[in-house]
Amino acid sequence: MDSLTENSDIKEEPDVKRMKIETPTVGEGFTILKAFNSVDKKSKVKRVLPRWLTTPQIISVNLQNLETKVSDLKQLDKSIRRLLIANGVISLFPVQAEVIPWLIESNRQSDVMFPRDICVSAPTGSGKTLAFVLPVIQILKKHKVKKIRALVILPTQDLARQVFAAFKTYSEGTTIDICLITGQHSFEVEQKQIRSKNEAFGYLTKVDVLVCTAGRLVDHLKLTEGLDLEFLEFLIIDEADRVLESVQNDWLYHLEKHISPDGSSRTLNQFTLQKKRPPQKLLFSATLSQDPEKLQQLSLFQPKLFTSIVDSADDPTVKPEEVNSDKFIGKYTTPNELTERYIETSIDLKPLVLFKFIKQEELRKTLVFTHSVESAHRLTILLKTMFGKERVVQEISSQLQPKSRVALINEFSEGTLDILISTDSLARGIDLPGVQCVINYSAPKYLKSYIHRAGRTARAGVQGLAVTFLHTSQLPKFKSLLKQADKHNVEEIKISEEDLEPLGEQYRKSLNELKAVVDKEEKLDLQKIKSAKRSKPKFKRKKADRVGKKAV
Ligand SMILES: Nc1ncnc2c1ncn2[C@@H]1O[C@H](COP(=O)(O)OP(=O)(O)OP(=O)(O)O)[C@@H](O)[C@H]1O
Repeated sequence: MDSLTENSDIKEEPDVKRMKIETPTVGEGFTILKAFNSVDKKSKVKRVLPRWLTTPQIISVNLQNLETKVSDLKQLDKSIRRLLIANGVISLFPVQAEVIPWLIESNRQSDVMFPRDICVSAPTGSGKTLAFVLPVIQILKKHKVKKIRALVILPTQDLARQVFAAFKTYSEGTTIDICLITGQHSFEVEQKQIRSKNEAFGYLTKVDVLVCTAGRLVDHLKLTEGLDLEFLEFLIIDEADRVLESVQNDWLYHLEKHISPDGSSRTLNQFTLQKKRPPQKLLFSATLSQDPEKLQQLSLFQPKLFTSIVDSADDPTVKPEEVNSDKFIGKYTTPNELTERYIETSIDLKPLVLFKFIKQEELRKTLVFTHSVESAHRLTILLKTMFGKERVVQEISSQLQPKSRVALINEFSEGTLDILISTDSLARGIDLPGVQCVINYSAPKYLKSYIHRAGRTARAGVQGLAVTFLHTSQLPKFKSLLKQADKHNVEEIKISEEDLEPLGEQYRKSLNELKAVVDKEEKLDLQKIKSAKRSKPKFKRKKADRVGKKAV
């Protein structure tokens, strides 16, 4: 569970209650062995972490001086290198330079030993997607027979679509087929995309890579006859901490049951060694849980951790064993290019302060996060009224149809939309190019939400600004939140009441307009409820008739 103290289980002392214990009275000359006095002795209990967690492969967060040129990375096939360059990727980002060769090499040796599972924790926008897309494509290219060999699980439809697009781009010129199953199409359509039925051979798989959301995957695991995961080589979980938190349809249980009905992939022994190798698990996130208990549910095989560290001087000669694990266990890193600020404001003036801030900073591509759909809706109406034609403002939430969400995301990415007001549904993983500023209009409750929201800007080595709006009472909590990420110097941007004074009249008018719109919407909603109620008695009568007949 996310919480302000979400990492406390990793490094904090246990909650030893201060108990006052009477010293037993004994005759002189006797020493009491292990006399218990918890008031005096409160020893620190330091958790012993498994070695793989304390000796990670360290990933630099420096996206400015890139050392690995795509053209020099001989482990990658020429065709993929060509595609990268054609798509503007000239050098590899650090996470790619570390993970791609390692995965390719571990696969090369997979006949001799099962490849190790990996956990990758690197900042938002640091290029984690290509770190798994490219090696998976390269490794799967060799197969002639169509089988599902890679399963990629993501927390949302939008993210699944994005990863699907990356697989499509980099599988160009190969025979690899990729399928997206998120519930955006009907169940039958998705079933037909996954497999076909042949009179002579039964079900035949039509795809190599299945990109899906956890919930939709379970539906298919339960209902799609012929969905065959026997040949799975990769199980990739992107935004892994989020996916693992999701209990959606008990996805992990169903998946494990499907991959190995007898549970044999859980442990490695003589019996399992004779069997096909279990899929290699690749976990990615900017806020990956490094809590062994949480990761244990995945039964990782000899896992290896790739992680960035906080406060790193980015010294390439630094050895993993020399880095204090406090620098990465339970810590999340953010991009070097991210500038963070906060603005203190009263609740009443918050929308006006937002308006003023956007104007004074001449912000365009700006993403504003609110805590609820309703708040996003009202803020959108208000800003639309205040900005008029000066800025194009729109709202987005998980309540919209996928098509409308796609359209809004595209418009914002292309720059035809200036301000997009969103709930947390857009906080994770979504790659919106060139977001100038992220505004936490509602303060995020958890460090993870803060990191992911802020991470929609300052991506791929480009500068970005994240500003959090706070009421005075929220300030201490926000500062302690930032402390968890070793952020001690986030500065304030001051907007004084004098600055706001000239906008007062316009603000009052806009608030009145907002009230009129909201009243109108509420009336419409009420009418809808009333007409729904009016049509209800028909059903009731029918039911009553039935009951009556039954009684007779
Ligand atoms: N080597 C590279 N050179 C230039 N751009 C790159 C490179 N690798 C990735 N990118 C671009 O960087 C952006 C961020 O990449 P990506 O979405 O994979 O980040 P991420 O680490 O998965 O972020 P998040 O944690 O927010 O999901 C994308 O637009 C991607 O196309």
